[in-house]
Amino acid sequence: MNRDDTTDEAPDTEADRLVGASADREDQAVEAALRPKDLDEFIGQEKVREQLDLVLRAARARGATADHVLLSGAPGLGKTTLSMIIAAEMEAPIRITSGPAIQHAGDLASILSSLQEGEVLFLDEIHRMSRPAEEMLYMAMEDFRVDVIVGKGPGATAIPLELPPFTLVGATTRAGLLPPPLRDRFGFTAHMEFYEPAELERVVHRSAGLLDVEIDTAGAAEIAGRSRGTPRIANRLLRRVRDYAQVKADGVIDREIARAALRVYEVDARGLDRLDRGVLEALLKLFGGGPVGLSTLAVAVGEERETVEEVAEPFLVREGLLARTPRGRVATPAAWAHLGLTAPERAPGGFAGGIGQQDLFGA
Ligand SMILES: Nc1ncnc2c1ncn2[C@@H]1O[C@H](COP(=O)(O)OP(=O)(O)OP(=O)(O)O)[C@@H](O)[C@H]1O
Ligand SMILES: [Mg+2]
Repeated sequence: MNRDDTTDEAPDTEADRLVGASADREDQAVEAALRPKDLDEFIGQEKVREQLDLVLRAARARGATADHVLLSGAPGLGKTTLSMIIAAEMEAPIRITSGPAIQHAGDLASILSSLQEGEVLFLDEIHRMSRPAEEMLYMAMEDFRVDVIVGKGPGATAIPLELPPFTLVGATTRAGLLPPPLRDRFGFTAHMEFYEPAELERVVHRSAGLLDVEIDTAGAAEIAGRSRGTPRIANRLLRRVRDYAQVKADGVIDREIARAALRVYEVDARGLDRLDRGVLEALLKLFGGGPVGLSTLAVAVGEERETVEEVAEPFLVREGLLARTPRGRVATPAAWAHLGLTAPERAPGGFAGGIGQQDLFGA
């Protein structure tokens, strides 16, 4: 693994997962075509939509540039999409850059000084910007002004530069990492939540329409239920199920086809993949449901500690299947139920005997 220690990306295996939330190459290639273009087309996130609609409408009515907006939420929930929608709703051009791309304050100064009046500046992964750039951004956001430093050492001078009013749209998967002075300079913060299955069902239907794929309600529901609350995953599973439907059937997706396809890809009825189930199975079958230490669990699964902790566990915890306790990892009753196993009579630390393996794929 080749990771520098400033990165907060998940380990490598996340990128290869069918149910991983980060964008892979194929996602990047097709996502532009699937992005909703305005607020009405944007599915779910009712609160965010309502609030953003007010912010943008009011700015338009005043003929003003919209306030700075911070979008926070897990990967694949629609932050980039919303930033483009903000620009479209304001009928403004959009400039796209990201925290890691701005390492020097000078990089930021040159972007800021070339903005047009009213332009939207989308700063993705804003929590990964360098400190000097961040400080320049404070002033730019507040006073639409930057000080460009010319020269070095005692002879350095600050040349003030006026900026046209612009709207900064920052996106972060880690709102907690933003320094409070930066957070405070946003007029509006949108917290994106995971989507409900019914909302993802609409996402699947919409995308199927755009991709010219025929799908029925039950087929869409089946995909939605396995998409981990994340539109990007829903769209990816839809593409894989489409492949299956084309090769093995007449191209039409119904419940049976969706189930059979996702069985091939080992994504079960709750959206767990092989890695997730491996972790749960080890915890239940080898350690009686825990508590067991992370390192021991990782060895039992044959994975790196980080992979178990950062790639598998977050979703298992979110789903209420696994708990992290001071004494170690513990399976919840829902985990036993999901794998169709019976929890042992509790002699603490005792080992479980599995009874009957349930069909997880529901086919
Ligand atoms: N509310 C939505 N309605 C319909 N489709 C959506 C919605 N939100 C996201 N999508 C789809 O999911 C895909 C991923 O969304 P997007 O790229 O905006 O996520 P993101 O939050 O920026 O992710 P990352 O954190 O990885 O940058 C988009 O291509 C879009 O098609
Ligand atoms: Mg994005």
